[in-house]
Amino acid sequence: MSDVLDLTCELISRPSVTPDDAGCQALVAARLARAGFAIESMRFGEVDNLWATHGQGAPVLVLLGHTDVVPPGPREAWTTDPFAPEIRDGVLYGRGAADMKSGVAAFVVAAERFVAAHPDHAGTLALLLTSDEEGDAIDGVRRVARTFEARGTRIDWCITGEPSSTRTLGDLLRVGRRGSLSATLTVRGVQGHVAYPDQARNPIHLAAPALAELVARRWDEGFESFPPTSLQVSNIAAGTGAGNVIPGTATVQFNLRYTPHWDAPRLEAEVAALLDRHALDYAIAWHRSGEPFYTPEGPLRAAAREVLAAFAGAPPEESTGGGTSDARFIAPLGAQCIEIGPVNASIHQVDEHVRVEDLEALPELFLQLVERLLAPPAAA
Ligand SMILES: N[C@@H](CCC[C@H](NC(=O)CCC(=O)O)C(=O)O)C(=O)O
Ligand SMILES: [Zn+2]
Ligand SMILES: [Zn+2]
Repeated sequence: MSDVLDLTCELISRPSVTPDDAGCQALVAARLARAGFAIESMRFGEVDNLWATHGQGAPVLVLLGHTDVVPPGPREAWTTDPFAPEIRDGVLYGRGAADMKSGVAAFVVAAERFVAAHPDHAGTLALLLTSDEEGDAIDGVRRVARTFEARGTRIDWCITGEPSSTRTLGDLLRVGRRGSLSATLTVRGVQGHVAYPDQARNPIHLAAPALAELVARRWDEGFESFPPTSLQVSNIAAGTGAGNVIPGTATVQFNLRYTPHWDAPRLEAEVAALLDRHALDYAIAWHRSGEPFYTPEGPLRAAAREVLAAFAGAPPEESTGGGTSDARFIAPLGAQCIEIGPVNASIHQVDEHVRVEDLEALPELFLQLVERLLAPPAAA
């Protein structure tokens, strides 16, 4: 078994369902300490975060990842135990195989090889891992970034190892992410008998036209490579349990994915103005997941494009699509952020998997990128 395959299997066999790290970071920390990294464990609440650094000063290059995984769901839905990694026909199966224990293992192997080959490299190579990416994302990288800000820790470049490829390893380079803003809207009406609607106020009927306007709205036309801003309703709940009762309240959840044309306060104000126009009696609670971020052309993006093109045989698509990532907390520190990782087709699914061939290529891909940034030929 190769080093990266072995480490990925070790990580998968630790059932680190968010926010439980289940010993993954201790395993990584022990290896990196042996390789000469300085280790700092940052536990906030029930979340483990690991900050490991080698070298000093600028530029600071961070490899960012998470050790937590989403719950596997019913065991019987899986072909084999999600926490007992198994290889079948050249494919490694297990929860976290793609998202993102393979990325974490590849970071570790690449970092070990890099410092062994370039002990006096330029600047600082750092690994930042959290066990709170899949969950609330409060005591993970969000909190670590606040600590860095207070301490004056600078970050120049950040590579997130999230599964980003679509069909073949390296076919997509993430150069930013949309913002994410969630709302829980409670519309108040008056409960009553469905046969006497004049004595009630139906909150579902009151909310429906406002929701129709919200989802139909063209918020913008997109921005550079960002898809247009969109609003999706994810849940509508009302009802007393009886079919002949108009409920007193209706609760609606929705989420906005938005371009850099917007920020959370302006979106919140727009939504409130629309709800007010519909004269709704409502309460709304917002959750600001993260503002959009974007890395324009520069040394990091150029280096990544060249390395990926060599691996995939063609230049990667450069995209800001998909969900958000923990880089949303690192970008505001002034860092350039990109994301590279294995094929994401099975993430969060039953029988999550990664091709062993891709996994074994990943450390070399990260190593080449780190070498270009911290040990270019002239400085090597
Ligand atoms: N629950 C957290 C963070 C949610 C982050 C999540 N990210 C992904 O699903 C990544 C998928 C991809 O790579 O495209 C999301 O975007 O919802 C919170 O609410 O802060
Ligand atoms: Zn992930
Ligand atoms: Zn995920």
